Amino acid sequence: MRENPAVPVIGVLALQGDVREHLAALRAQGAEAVTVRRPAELARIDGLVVPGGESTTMAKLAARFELLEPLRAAIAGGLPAYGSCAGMIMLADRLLDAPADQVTVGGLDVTVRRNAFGRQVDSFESEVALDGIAGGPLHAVFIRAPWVEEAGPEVRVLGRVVGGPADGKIVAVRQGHLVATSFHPELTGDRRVHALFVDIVREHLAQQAGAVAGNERGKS
Ligand SMILES: NC(=O)CC[C@H](N)C(=O)O
Repeated sequence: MRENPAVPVIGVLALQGDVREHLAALRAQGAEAVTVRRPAELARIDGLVVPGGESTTMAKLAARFELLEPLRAAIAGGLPAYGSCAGMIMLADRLLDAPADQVTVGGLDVTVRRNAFGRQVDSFESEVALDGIAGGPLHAVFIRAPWVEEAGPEVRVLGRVVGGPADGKIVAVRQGHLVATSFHPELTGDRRVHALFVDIVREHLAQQAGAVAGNERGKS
């Protein structure tokens, strides 16, 4: 439990990928941002970011560092998490176009297709409007990005590609305390996705504090 829910502690899974950029973006939103490499480090965080990078490598390292089960347990236990690009893949329950032995942390009831945009458009930029984020579309940077092929009934679609060959493809989702984007907001100066995630973490902390206060009252 945090003493000051106004300053949540948010971990960035630091096995591989663009960790530094997420740390900076989270700090800019008033969070205390720390790296996570060991299971014990999960105990002190209020939220987790899984960065972009290479999900096959990240998954192998997570298994080797004995982080997979602790991550699954933390997320099943309600730890808010945000995944960008490879992070979206890591949070997905099901994968397409992945090696047969690629494991994920899971939690999001989605089927995610890796490298979905194809070779010609390995990397591209586009404006994407996100449901729940005010102030106009975000400038989204896609790098060998996945998309969400299928989303379960509890999943809220936050954003889709507009125009071009991938028109209508789902690139941002939320399911309760879990958020994922196909693109990399940590690589642009636009901090609105990180702000949304820090808000989710703050709300979660406030709810926990309320539940603890309720329990204390129940005891007396
Ligand atoms: N920029 C990224 O995170 C790319 C994701 C990568 N293509 C993967 O499958 O993990």
